[in-house]
Amino acid sequence: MDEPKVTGTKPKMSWTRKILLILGFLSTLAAIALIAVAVTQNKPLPKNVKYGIVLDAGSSHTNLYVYEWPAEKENNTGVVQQVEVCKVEGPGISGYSHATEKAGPSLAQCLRQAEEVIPSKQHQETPIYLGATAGMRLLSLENKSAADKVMSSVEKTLCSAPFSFQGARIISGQEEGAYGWITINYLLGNFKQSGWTKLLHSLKSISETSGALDLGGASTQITFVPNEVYSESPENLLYFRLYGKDYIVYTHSFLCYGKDQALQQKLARDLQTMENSSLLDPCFHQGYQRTINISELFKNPCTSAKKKQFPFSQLYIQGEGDYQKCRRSIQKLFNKTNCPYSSCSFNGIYLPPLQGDFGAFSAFYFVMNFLNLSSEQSPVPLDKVASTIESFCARPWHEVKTAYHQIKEKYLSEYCFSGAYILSLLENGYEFTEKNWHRIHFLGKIGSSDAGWTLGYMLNLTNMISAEDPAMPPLSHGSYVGLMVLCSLVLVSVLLFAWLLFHKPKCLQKGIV
Ligand SMILES: Nc1ccn([C@@H]2O[C@H](COP(=O)(O)OP(=O)(O)OP(=O)(O)O)[C@@H](O)[C@H]2O)c(=O)n1
Ligand SMILES: [Ca+2]
Repeated sequence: MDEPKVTGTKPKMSWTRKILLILGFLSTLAAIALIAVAVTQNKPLPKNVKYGIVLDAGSSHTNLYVYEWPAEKENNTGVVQQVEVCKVEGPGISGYSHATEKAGPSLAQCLRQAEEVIPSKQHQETPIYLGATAGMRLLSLENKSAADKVMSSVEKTLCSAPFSFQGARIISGQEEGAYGWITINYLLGNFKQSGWTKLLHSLKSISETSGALDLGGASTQITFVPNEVYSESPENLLYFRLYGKDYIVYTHSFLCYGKDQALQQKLARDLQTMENSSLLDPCFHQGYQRTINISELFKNPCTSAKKKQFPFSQLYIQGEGDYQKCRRSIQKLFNKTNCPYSSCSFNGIYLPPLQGDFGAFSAFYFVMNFLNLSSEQSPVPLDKVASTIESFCARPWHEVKTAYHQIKEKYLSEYCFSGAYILSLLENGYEFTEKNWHRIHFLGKIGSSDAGWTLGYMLNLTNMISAEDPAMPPLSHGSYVGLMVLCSLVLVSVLLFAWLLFHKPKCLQKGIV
């Protein structure tokens, strides 16, 4: 038998092997290129920030808010945040009814502050809006021409600022309620419907939004998504499509039921039964005194119906510090007798059954926070809330003043009344009970942004809330790149393994097979 000849030359590589080798080499190159492209192409772009300004011209004061957001994520939910708030010195713009030309210039200081926060090259493109609320609604009812002059004055000032002026107007109570609801749900991330969260949300059957309770100086708003669609009072219902989901929202704004106007209403009622000019008021601390001009008290539309002739021109208030008596006198502000619907809050206004959690902000928060009753970590039950306010009201004024000397006297003197008023409004007005009290969350800020209507207003006017779900990639940039790298490595390993397999001596290949 012929032995196979051993020659000095290397065995020639077969064509299959050669092709495999080339293929392996090319695949490795492709994988490297794939990784390089994925990393560079998906690198986050440099931060391109946009700004917007909203002035909240409230009844008691004006606040200027500066918001910022990444330009490339404009339509995503939860990307806008407050970067600055400036409190305008002096009263709210409605307080300038006797010197209307001074309303605009009162905003100048805060406008300068906004100029410092926003880079100057972006001033021109930054939209600025002013919305006036219940103080101006009341002034329009009382003296339309003064209200128009105040609005012209603020418009003139805002036009001369270096920003892009988009309008100054009195917003309706319904808008105020709706934008407050949008703000808190946007900030709480309740509209998030993209990526994997969409799946999680669809598994939750309960309503995912939070109701909004806003207490101002002149009006108060309640807004929430009711359990069922009640069409009894269509003027209280709003229809929204936000981020691909439909919402039917109930809202009502009670003009004259902000905490300052509620106090005025209470005093106007107390005056009806008075024989002399001195009033022993259970809602103020013992030892507290205040003088009120009677003609001023009846000037405003919240009290004018109670106007009559009095044999005195001043009202002298003496504090009594009696919480129970104070609650009884406040209760009279809520007329619960006539309800033309299946259920009402008060004054014959429709209110569907309360549903879900509520975020309570503005004066709801200021007052409850002052009284240490706003903690989320250790929520205070309703009976404890009432007893805390009762003890606070019973403290003599000199003691309260010394203990809280850093707090403005106007605010401090009214926390007893305000605490009692808040409980009356929530318990008697909206009929919150011990059972659902824990669903109210007193909140001032969500993240860095104040809870209030301004953010929702700006999101709407800048078209930043999309009706449809923005097409968001289900994976973050990091996970995407990671996954690409992993797949490429697996691909390379498989090819390498295949190549090794074909490279092995025939006997080994046989062994494996
Ligand atoms: N630390 C604070 C700040 C404000 N207030 C009082 O809280 C009330 C409501 O304030 P705000 O929500 O700012 O009301 P406005 O927006 O001015 O009023 P409206 O929304 O009715 O126009 C006012 O009586 C104000 O005096 C308070 O007690 N303590
Ligand atoms: Ca307000």
